[in-house]
Amino acid sequence: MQQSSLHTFVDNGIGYVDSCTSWSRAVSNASASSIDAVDAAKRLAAYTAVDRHVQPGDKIIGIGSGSTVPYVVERILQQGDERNRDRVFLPTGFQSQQLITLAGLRLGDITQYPEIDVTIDGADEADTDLNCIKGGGACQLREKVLAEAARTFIVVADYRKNSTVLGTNYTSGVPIEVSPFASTSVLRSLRTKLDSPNATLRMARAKAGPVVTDNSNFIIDAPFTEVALRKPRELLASIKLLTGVVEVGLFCGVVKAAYFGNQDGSVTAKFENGEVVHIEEGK
Ligand SMILES: O=C(CO)[C@H](O)[C@H](O)COP(=O)(O)O
Repeated sequence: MQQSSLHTFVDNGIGYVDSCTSWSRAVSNASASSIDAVDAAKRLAAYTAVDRHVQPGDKIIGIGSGSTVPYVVERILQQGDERNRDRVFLPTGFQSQQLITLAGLRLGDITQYPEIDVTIDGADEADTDLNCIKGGGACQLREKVLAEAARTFIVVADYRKNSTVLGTNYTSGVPIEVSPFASTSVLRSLRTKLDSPNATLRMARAKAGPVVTDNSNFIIDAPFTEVALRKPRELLASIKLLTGVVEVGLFCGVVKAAYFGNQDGSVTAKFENGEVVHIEEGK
């Protein structure tokens, strides 16, 4: 499997699977694309995490969303048909579902499999304590459900996401999924009560109007001060209390380990106990 094919195939919107689209034909159609430094770092993080956390006994696997998780699926595919034949893969949204389907892996649903062995997902940023901002791709509701349902939840990302304090590198604000009916009142509360004066409704690019999530909701991006982001649990709780908020893109106390691919070919692994391990290239 050409590693770029999975990305190209899904990202270019040609990933819609109909009954006659065969995986091999789709892959051959997808043009090979060069892997730049950031993509190489994503692949490194994903491969390292899969090698360490997707074991033969892991049969129910949650697949996150975004541009790093295609490398997770690629690495799982490389474990071979024999290993993957009796596994079930749970998606965190339409893109994630496409990834699983296009890879020829068995799709499952959280209602059938409420207990997951391991979920691997990307992140927009992670701090020293493995608190994460997620929702850059507007999938945080289903992502958090599968993260919390997993025995082990692992984050994979490139070096740009590895921060000490949230908001350092990811400055678009905390993604907040809201009921469309309540979006104006949530915006007003964020701006006037929670000190996020620049909170904005996320507008779509290739569609008139706001982004609509897989759950038919809207997304508000709410920037907060460093002081607030140094206490992400408290911030999460205060946002969740606003009427009309569906889910907040702050993941606190749920990440077991995070793997960050670096530009020099190494990987930085951070663990929930505070340990940080530097994994040299090829180790
Ligand atoms: O939370 C997410 C989507 O809602 C993604 O996992 C997050 O945005 C990271 O994406 P990428 O791997 O493309 O950097």
